[in-house]
Amino acid sequence: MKYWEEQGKIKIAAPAKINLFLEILGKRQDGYHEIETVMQEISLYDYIHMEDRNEDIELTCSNSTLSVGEDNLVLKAARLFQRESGIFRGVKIYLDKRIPVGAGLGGGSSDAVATLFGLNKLWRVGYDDAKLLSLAEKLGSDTPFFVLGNTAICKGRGDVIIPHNLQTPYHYVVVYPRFEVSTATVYKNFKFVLTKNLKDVRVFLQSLDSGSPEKLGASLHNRLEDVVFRLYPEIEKIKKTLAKLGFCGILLSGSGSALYGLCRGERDSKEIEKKNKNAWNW
Ligand SMILES: C[C@](O)(CO)[C@H](O)COP(=O)(O)OP(=O)(O)OC[C@H]1O[C@@H](n2ccc(N)nc2=O)[C@H](O)[C@@H]1O
Ligand SMILES: Nc1ncnc2c1ncn2[C@@H]1O[C@H](COP(=O)(O)OP(=O)(O)OP(=O)(O)O)[C@@H](O)[C@H]1O
Repeated sequence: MKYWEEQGKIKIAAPAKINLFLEILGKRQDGYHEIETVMQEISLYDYIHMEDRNEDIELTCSNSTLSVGEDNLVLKAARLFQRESGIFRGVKIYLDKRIPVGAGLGGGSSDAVATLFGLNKLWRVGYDDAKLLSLAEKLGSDTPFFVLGNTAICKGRGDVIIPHNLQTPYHYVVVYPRFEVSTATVYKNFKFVLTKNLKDVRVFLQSLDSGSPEKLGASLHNRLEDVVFRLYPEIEKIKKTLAKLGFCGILLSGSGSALYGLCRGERDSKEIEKKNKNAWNW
């Protein structure tokens, strides 16, 4: 993670992710779904400002609709880090929230990992990535991905991370419909059918590695799209409108609500964004 440090203070950039591929392989005994997904870190960030102090942990946030109580993943992560390290110092945390909430962009998970990362530096604990991964696992299914970020194939409930070296960067425009989708509700409504033609992540990776946005666009896949479109027809309508803008591919990220369009290049992405920014309320 990118960070900036000065005397007793640290600022961490917590990136969002999108899912380029998501297949569901079955339902597990523990209630979670066995998945195979390819996650990509994107250049959209929350910023976490921390200041070391003696008193307790204090959290404030730029987004007044987000709880700053014990249910905030930043606080959960900070308490976990205190317990694990045995360092019960305080810290003043300000969360500059820029990643849309409940969008399938992993904002909360990324904030949680950024908090572990920040306290590890601030309190000079020296945990390595493997240790941070074991802590991240306790905070969610998407959280382990953010310890290493970049591009990765994630298996299990999403917590088994295989880093993937991506040679060519791609450019995306992310669209947020201005409402949240609950991940738990989406998985609860998903009906696993064994006979379904499961997509193979290895075939997908060939398209990803081709460097061709057209090839990648044709291979983007998210098994949760159908159920999310059924629950929120508005999101499918947005996808249909986006289909007229010349993207190489459009997909729902994770459990939604955000969609993203894959562009031919950076200039294309900037143009599409500029032309359409004020066209809709999303
Ligand atoms: C949709 C994705 O964002 C794709 O990256 C993730 O699979 C979701 O990861 P997450 O938000 O970190 O999920 P968690 O906070 O661990 O779980 C939220 C809810 O989703 C369900 N859940 C989550 C992950 C998974 N592989 N199977 C599930 O069924 C769990 O039952 C839980 O009730
Ligand atoms: N720091 C945080 N940022 C965002 N949401 C948080 C945070 N802490 C707790 N939450 C709770 O988590 C819920 C999901 O938020 P988040 O933005 O992480 O969803 P998401 O991007 O769909 O997650 P994922 O893709 O990991 O399923 C929110 O409804 C919110 O109440």
